[in-house]
This record gives sequence, structure tokens and C-alpha cells, in this order.
Amino acid sequence: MMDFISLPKIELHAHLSGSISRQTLHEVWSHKTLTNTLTPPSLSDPLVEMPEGKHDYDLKTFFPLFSSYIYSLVSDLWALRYTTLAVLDDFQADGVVYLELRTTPRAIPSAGITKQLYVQTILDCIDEFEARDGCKLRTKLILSVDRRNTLEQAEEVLDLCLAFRDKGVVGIDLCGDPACVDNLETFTPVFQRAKQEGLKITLHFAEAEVSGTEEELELLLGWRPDRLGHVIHLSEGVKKKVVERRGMGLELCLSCNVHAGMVCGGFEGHHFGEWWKVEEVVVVLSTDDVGVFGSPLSNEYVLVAKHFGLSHQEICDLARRGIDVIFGDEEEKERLRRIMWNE
Ligand SMILES: CNc1ncnc2c1ncn2[C@@H]1O[C@H](COP(=O)(O)O)[C@@H](O)[C@H]1O
Repeated sequence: MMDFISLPKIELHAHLSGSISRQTLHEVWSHKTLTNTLTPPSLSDPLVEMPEGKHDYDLKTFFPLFSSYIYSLVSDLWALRYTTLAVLDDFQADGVVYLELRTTPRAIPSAGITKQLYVQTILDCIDEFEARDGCKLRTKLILSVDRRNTLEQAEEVLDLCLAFRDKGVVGIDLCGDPACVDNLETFTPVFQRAKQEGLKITLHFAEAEVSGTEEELELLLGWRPDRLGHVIHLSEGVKKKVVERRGMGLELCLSCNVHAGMVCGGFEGHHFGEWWKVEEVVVVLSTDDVGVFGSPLSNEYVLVAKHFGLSHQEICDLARRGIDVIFGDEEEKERLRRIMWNE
């Protein structure tokens, strides 16, 4: 039996706030309860609010979880640092050697946190973590534009990407509730400027039926993304266009899609089966929100081995191919080529 935790892995689609484990959220809650800093004081224990084993959040219940609960816990510098370091620890313990974490810059006025300080704090945590003895995990940051953003807010995200690009920010993302489909054209100048500046682009793509219209997907492809996340509701025509782009990274999140009911037919029916052998694209298994959906990256590899019959060699090849589509530099790619398993 292959050791899927020891297998060196690359994670490219992980949302910071969604990657915080329930245990870590519980620790934050306990600390705030003891220090009388919980707001509101009636906020329930994460282990009660999100019981261990509950992973059936769908797209309707999932997004409010952040705005109405998790953000109330991660609401000051201490909690932001504590949870970010715990997330890095969790990925490292699962055998992840290269991580691109993404997050939506969030100002927290009650704690004196600007979006700039939010990003700086996360980058500081990454530096601190990497300076630890024996640390094998290297982490880069992607900043997310939320579909609900205004043009000004999206511009702000891009400005932050550019301001922090020498300090660990490597790309820009479009995320958020796929039911918000009206605003997208507004963002075109932002993603055009990102491209001109040489920033890498990844987009949540055809995550839900409403966000899988020909019109939307054409628009998103027009921004010339380097990678696409989820890629679920694609017409044959759009699939062909994705293939024709050659070398496009596809961040596929099996457990998230199955637990959230975003795909039909369970794991066997997941479109991983359709894409993983397509030579023109690079499939990268990803967790999306391991804190919510509960399946660490090692388990995503277990799942594809089990449901799609990948051999030991095919698992190693799948993990290594991700190197080609990371947003990190050549030096990082070289490091990964040295440490990732060939066989
Ligand atoms: C089903 N998968 C998904 N689809 C779309 N957006 C998602 C997502 N999972 C997470 N997010 C986005 O990430 C935010 C939380 O992390 P950050 O505060 O940014 O670190 C969510 O509010 C949502 O906008």
C-alpha cells in the first residue's frame, strides 16, 4: 500500500479561511472565551457549529459559513496569525511540499487591520514558518477577487498583488459564490492589467450550472488564465477551447465537489476521470477547503487511486506533473523536481 502522506505533494487550490481545521477554530474560540474577547459573546463552539464528520455543506450553506461565522472567530491579528500558522502546519503534516494558498484580502476595522496589513501578516507567518528547522513546505500566496466585489475592490486586490509580488504573492484569483454572475464584465480591465503586469491568473470556472454559460466561460477565457478551478459545467465546445490552450492547469477538487453536491454520480462520476489522461492539460488534485470538507490532500490521492484505479507510477506522475503549472519560479520548480518521487 502506497504511503500517500509521505508522497511529496503540491497543493494549488486552497482557500486560507476554508482550510482552518475545526480543532484550530475551536482553540481560537476557547482562547477568546477565556479572555472575554469573543464577539458576539454568544458565538457557539466550532465543534458544535460544525461537528466533526459534517461535510455536507452545499453551495447555499457554504458561503454564509464564512461571513456569518468563521470571520467572527478570525477577527484580530492574534487569530489571523494563529490560524494561518496552524493551516501551514496541517499542510506540512500531510506531506505537502509546495502550497499556493489563496485568500480574499479582508479589512477588519474593529481590530485596526487594513487589507494591506492582512496580507502582510499572512506573508510574515509564511516567512516565520519557513524559517523553522526542517521545514520542507514552501508557500506562495494568491489574492482573490470575490465575485461580489465592485470594480474598485477588485482593483485594490490587484494593487495588493503588485505591491507584494516580490514578497510572495504570485497570482490573482476569481472566487466567491458562483450564483453572482452579473458583475463579471466589470472585472475585465483588472484581469487585463494583471496579465500585462505578468501576474499569473487562476479562475473559478464553471463551478455551478449558472456560472457555466457559454457567455461567462468565453469572457473568462478572454482574460487568458493560466489555470482553472473546478471546471465542472462545460459544453463540448468550451472543453475543446480549454484543450486548445495547451498546458492549462486544472485544479480539481473531488471531495469538495462530491460533498457539496456540485457533481452527480459520486467519486466515480467525477470529471477527474475525463481529464486526467488528457495530455494537453495538467490536472492538479486540490482540497479547496479542507477545514470544511475534511479531506486532506493525501486522501484526495487515495480517492483517485481507489475510484479510478491509478497505479503507484500513475500517482507519482500525477503529483509531479503539477510542477509545470505552479506559479512559483524556475528555482522552485527545480527544487520540486529534486524532491518529488519519480516512481
Ligand atoms: C466551493 N468552492 C469555492 N468556490 C468559490 N469560492 C470559494 C470556494 N471555497 C472558498 N471560496 C472563497 O474563499 C473564501 C474563504 O476564504 P478566504 O477568506 O478568502 O481565505 C469564501 O468566502 C469564498 O469567497
